[in-house]
Amino acid sequence: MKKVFHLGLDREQLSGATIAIVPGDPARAERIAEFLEKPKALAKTREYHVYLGFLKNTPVVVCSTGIGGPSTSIAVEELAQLGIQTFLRVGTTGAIQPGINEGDLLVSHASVRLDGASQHFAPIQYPAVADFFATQAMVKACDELGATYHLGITASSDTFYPGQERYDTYSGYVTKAFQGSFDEWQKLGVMNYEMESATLFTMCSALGLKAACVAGVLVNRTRSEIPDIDHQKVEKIAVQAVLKTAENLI
Ligand SMILES: O=P(O)(O)O[C@H]1O[C@H](CO)[C@@H](O)[C@H]1O
Ligand SMILES: O=c1cc[nH]c(=O)[nH]1
Repeated sequence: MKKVFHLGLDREQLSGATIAIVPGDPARAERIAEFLEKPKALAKTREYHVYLGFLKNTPVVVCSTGIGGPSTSIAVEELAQLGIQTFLRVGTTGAIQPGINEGDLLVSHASVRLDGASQHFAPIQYPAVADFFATQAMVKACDELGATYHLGITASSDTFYPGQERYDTYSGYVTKAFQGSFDEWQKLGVMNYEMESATLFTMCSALGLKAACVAGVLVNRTRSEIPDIDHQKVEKIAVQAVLKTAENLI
């Protein structure tokens, strides 16, 4: 088989893996791979750092997606061509409900489609929903870890600033379409903002693939805009949860 366009890999190099762990951050991909048995770097191209390792003797891929829907969609399309059927995103996030604390885990069962890429896979009326069974395995993993977690809806935005109604200190401006959106999502019970799950959920369900998403809370925006917590500590809990999820699915 020919190599896929961006990842530059062929099917044989994935050793029959059907599960991929997909963080946004390439450096996180490397840290996740260190928890696998016999980890091996397969590719480092643009934002895509790809590793292969084993969990319970089963091959598992780790591939960073970069930030946002467009780059995520390329990673998912190409990994699917290489045989991956289940995508487990592990990210970081900003909470918007006062009852959620820094360091908590958020499992998204659905996402508000504030992205553009998902509309290239299904019209906007189509829901961005996670796979039920993969999400169940993720919830079980959080329980097994004894982690504090919340299950709910995530707002998934193409942009970190206007789409998440962040008034940056440079322009201080958020376009009218997003003014008041933070309050509205909060009133509608949305847990948090991140930037990939809407694309991931929509395209996976449209293409007959499975996806789930867990994120560690870096900041609660009802109290602060700037994280005041050890990022690595938050990441570690989320990574443990996604690794356990993969084990639960094997
Ligand atoms: O930590 P990752 O997985 O990159 O996730 C979150 O962090 C980035 C923004 O800082 C966005 O990608 C967002 O979804
Ligand atoms: O507020 C946040 C924090 C992390 N990632 C996001 O996309 N938003």
